[in-house]
Amino acid sequence: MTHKLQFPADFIWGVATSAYQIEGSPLADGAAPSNWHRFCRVPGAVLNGDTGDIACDHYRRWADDVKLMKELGLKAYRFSIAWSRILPNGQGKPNEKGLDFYRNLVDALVANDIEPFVTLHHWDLPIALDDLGGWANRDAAHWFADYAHLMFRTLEGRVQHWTTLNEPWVIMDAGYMHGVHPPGLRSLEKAPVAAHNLLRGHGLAVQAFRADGKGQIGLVVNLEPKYAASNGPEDAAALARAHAYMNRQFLDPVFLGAYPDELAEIFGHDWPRFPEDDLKLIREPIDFLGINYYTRSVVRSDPTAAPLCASPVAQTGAEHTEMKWEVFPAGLKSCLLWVKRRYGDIPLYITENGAAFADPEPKNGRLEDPRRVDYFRTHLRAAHEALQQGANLKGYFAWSLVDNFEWSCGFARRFGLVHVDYATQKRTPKDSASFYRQVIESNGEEI
Ligand SMILES: OC[C@H]1NNC[C@@H](O)[C@@H]1O
Repeated sequence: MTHKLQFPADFIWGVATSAYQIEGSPLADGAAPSNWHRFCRVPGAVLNGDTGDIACDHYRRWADDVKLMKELGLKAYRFSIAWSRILPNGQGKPNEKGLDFYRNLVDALVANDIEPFVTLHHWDLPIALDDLGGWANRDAAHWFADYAHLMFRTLEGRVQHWTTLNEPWVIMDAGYMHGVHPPGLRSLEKAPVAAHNLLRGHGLAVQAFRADGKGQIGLVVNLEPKYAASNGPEDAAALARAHAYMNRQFLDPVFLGAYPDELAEIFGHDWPRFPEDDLKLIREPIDFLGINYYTRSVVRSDPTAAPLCASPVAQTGAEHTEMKWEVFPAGLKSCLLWVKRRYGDIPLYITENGAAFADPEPKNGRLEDPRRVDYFRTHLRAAHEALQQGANLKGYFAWSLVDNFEWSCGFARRFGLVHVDYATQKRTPKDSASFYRQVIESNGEEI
C-alpha cells in the first residue's frame, strides 16, 4: 500500500558511494597505494581476502555509470575523492591525471543534471601519511586541509556541496580502538588523539573553504540511537556512555565547542587535555550536516566490556539485515529530531541509508529484492514523519548505487540498488532501483 507523502519541492534525491569501495585501479595513472590497499593484504583483515583492486571497475566505467544514474532518475550523486590519486605522497605535487578523473566525472554529472555531493575523505588515506602516524599525528589536520584546499580550487564552480569527512567515528573506533580497519591499532591513548585531529582537519578545511570555496560545506557522521535494556540506573549510565562515545563525540565539539564529559570517564588517564584554541577551530560553522543511519542499538551495563562498560543486547525476534543490524526505521526519525533538539536547526541530509540482504542472482535482467524495497519504504516514511515534526531535512541519499566493497566484509555484503556481477562487471538494476526511481519521480508520493 503506498502512502501519499509530500516532500519539499526542492528535496534532493540521490545515491552514495565511496572511492575505494567502487573505483578499482588503485595504482592507475600515477596514484599511490592507500592505507586500505595495504590493509586488504593483511591476512585475515578482509573476508575471503577481497581487495579493492577491481571492485566495481568504476575508474574505467565511470561514464557508463553516470548514464546508469541518469536512467535511474537520480538528482544527486554523493561520492568521495581518493586522496592518494590526487596527492600520491599525501602532500606536495598534485597528480594531474588523478585530478582529471574527478574533473571528468563531475562534468559528466553536471551535464546530466545530477548534483555532485563530494566527500573529501572516506577512509582511504595515502600510505605515506599512514606511515607518518596517520590521524594520530597532529600534522594530519594540516595535510588534510592542504588537500581539501587543492580540491576546492580544482573543482571550484562545478561542485556546490562538499563534506570534509565521512564517519570520523568509524575511522577512530575501527582503526585506532579495535584494529579492524587501518592502521589496525588498539590504543586508548591514540584513539582520542586521532579523533581530535580528524576534527581539527575538518575545522581547517572549513576555514580554507570559507577563504575561497564557493557553495556549502558540511560533515557526515554515522548516528546510531541508543536504547537502555532496562529502566535501571546502571543501564541508563551505560546508555549515556555509549551515546556520548558514538553519537556526541564528534557533534558536541562541532556544534557546542566541547567534548562530552563521559569521554574523560571512558578514556580515563588516556583522555588528553586539548588546547582551547583547537576547540574554537573545530567549531568553525558549517552549512549542513550529513547523517548516515542504518540501525539502532539496545545497550546494557557491562563491567567486563571496558572501556565503555556497555554492551549491545541482541534484539532476537526483530528483523535484521545481512550485517546483523536490526531494521529499526523509528531510529531514523529519532536521530533527526534529536539533532535538531540538541544542536539547532542546521540543514540536514540523510547522506546514507540502506541495507544488505541476501539477494538472489539476477534472472532475465531482473532481480527481486522486496526486503530492500520495504527497508527503503519504512525509512522514507520515518524521514517524512521527522520532516513533519520539524526536522530541517533537505535530501536523502540511498546507500548504495551499486553493490560494492563493504570494507572488512569484502564483497560478501550487497547494499546496491544495482547488482554487480564482479566476474563480468555487468550491472543489473534491482526492483529497489525501480522503486526508488518512482519515489524520485513522484517526489515521495509513491512510497
Ligand atoms: O556499512 C555500510 C556503509 N556505512 N557507511 C560507510 C560506508 O562506507 C559503508 O559501506
